[in-house]
Amino acid sequence: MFVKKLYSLIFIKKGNTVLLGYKTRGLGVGLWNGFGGKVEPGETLLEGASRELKEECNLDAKLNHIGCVTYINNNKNHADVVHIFKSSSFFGEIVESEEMAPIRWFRVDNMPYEKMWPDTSKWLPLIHNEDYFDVTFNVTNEDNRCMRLTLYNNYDEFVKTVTL
Ligand SMILES: Nc1nc2c([nH]c(=O)n2[C@H]2C[C@H](O)[C@@H](COP(=O)(O)OP(=O)(O)OP(=O)(O)O)O2)c(=O)[nH]1
Repeated sequence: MFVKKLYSLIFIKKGNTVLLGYKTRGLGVGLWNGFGGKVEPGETLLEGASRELKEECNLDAKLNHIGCVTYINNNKNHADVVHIFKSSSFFGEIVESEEMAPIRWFRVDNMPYEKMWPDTSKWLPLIHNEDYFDVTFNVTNEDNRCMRLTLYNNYDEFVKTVTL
């Protein structure tokens, strides 16, 4: 059986900067990333994303679901499916958390890609466009990671495909 694990990942934007946190524990420890985590049973993707954003940096935001990045591992019959949200409309005071500290604004042209998850540089720039994106990596062979990218200009088509 093929098992999918769902995650949210949120990027808050202000002008030409993006808010990132430094992960202090668990998956991706020691890397900069947006905020997010596992979608819990009974939660919608949006509810999970809003909860993680609040837990990890104390912000509330009007979130737009704009992308989906899937990491398929055929050897383990497993896929991590990471749903990407963005927002330029956020409220509250940024507060560091046990899981994300420090938290910093990074200029769009100076993102710390070498200290982020591998492959992030291939899709993160897409958050600045108006299209919706669906990216799949096959991570079965670490030395042969291939990528398939589909862009949508229609939200309904995008969301239907990525939530199948
Ligand atoms: N699993 C996985 N997550 C990834 C990848 N790339 C990437 O940016 N992420 C993101 C998705 C999530 O926002 C985050 C991992 O979630 P997490 O393990 O911290 O989830 P959580 O907060 O629910 O965890 P915890 O409280 O139980 O420790 O990293 C990847 O390749 N695999």
